[in-house]
Amino acid sequence: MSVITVSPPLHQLAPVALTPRGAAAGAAVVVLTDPSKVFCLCRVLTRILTSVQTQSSVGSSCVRRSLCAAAALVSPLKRTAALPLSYMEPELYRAPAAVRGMISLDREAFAQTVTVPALRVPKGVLNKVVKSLKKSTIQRPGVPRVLQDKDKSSEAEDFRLVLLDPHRVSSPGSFSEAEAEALRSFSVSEELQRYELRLTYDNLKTEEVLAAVLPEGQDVTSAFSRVGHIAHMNLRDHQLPYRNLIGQVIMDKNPGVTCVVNKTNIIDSTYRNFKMEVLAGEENMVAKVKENGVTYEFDFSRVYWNPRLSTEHLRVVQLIKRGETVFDVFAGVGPFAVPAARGGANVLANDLNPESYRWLQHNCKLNKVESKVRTFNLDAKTKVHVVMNLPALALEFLDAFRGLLHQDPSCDENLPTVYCYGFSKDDSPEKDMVQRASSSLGFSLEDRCSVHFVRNVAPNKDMMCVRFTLPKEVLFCGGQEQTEPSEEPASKRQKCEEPTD
Ligand SMILES: C[S@@+](CC[C@H](N)C(=O)[O-])C[C@H]1O[C@@H](n2cnc3c(N)ncnc32)[C@H](O)[C@@H]1O
Repeated sequence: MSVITVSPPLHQLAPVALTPRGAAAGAAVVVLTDPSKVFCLCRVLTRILTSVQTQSSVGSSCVRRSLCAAAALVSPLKRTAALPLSYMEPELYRAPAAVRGMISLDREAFAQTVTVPALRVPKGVLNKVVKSLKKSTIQRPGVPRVLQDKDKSSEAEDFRLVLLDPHRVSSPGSFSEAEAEALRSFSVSEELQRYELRLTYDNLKTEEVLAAVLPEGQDVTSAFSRVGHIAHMNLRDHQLPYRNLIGQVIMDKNPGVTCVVNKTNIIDSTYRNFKMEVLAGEENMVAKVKENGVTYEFDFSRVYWNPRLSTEHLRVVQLIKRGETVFDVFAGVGPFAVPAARGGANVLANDLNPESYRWLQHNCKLNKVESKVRTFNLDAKTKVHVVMNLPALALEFLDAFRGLLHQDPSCDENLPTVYCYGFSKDDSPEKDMVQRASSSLGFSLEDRCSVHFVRNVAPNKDMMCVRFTLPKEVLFCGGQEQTEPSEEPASKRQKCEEPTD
């Protein structure tokens, strides 16, 4: 029977190790009588080491030493360990400490030499070995997995070094059964070599560079939205002193990004565009993007564009059939209007922002749909004026208005379909949307609409779309089924009016 005795029990090691006074961890003693369990145990210890390193740097070195010692006791039992456990140091890829606090990017300062494990593999079986070990070979941006042996002997010519991931392989015992079996079948020695690897700025990932530079323990989120050649960030206050460096790193690590911008204030509440600051790269804000196969161009600093809405644009456009008519009253630069027209719809597209209007027209031309889209630069909530300058006959035309807004059409066939978007912070956003739309229309949409979740824009804040056929009672002013005017508490109304991307 297999017996594993661990003192303290393994599941208690991590919490103990995380106490600031790491000494509390004491020694980890591992007594093992079944060699087949060694491999699992090594894995567990590696994970604990990583967790110790990630979650607490205070007092963890003593804990780490204890655990290393425990793992070192374990690993030789299976196969001969050629490398000390220090290869499992999770901080192996950490940039040199001197870069902490750097404001202006000095790429040279990130260079360092680290020792990684490697296997000497005969050239003849190289490809097969690399394939069999793909989970254990080194995975670093810009670092080759296979290298020439630095040894100048004539025999060395017949071998190559396969670099291994030091976080996975610390001794021959770290190989899985399948990997070990593959090595045996190709007659490759499991003995590990030490390889001195020169790591530079180019071999580090964005988060690794930023974690090394920004004050320890602070969030280094490097998320951005991509709009053509522009990377659009939303930096936190603590990141602002490093903003130019962050911009430069984002540009270096993301091919095709030639400009990095940061939102500098809250979104403009009418035109929904942001003021932004260029952090790195060119000042060119005119972006060219492709969304669902359609190309758009626009000045990103002066119009609204959100790459996260591509699925929603596609969803709605797919509901519109050839020959149907679309009124896109808040059209922006055309992500509903242009593809709808390309699909054969007749489109009337409007936007209040003169810049959006200009790019909307540009995009219609760019996509050769200018004859299918009539564009307007109006306030969507405009009052309608009908001018009838035909003095000889105009008065006789007035009968056209009779019953226009009172006639009750016999069928609902030609009533418009409305897609109305809203933000909701309610526990039941679907219900909230129906209530607010009903209240605004003065007509209950209960059981007469569908509500679609578009995306989560902030914790506890969803973007929703309510879709309904405009009731004839509303359109034709019958008003039989009026709802009470909204008496929602002011706080609830306000919640949904906050500007959000
Ligand atoms: C959230 S954006 C949506 C743009 C586009 N439909 C899209 O999906 O990307 C809303 C648009 O409404 C426009 N807008 C704001 N108030 C308006 C109004 N009163 N009349 C017409 N357009 C308006 C803004 O300029 C902006 O382009």
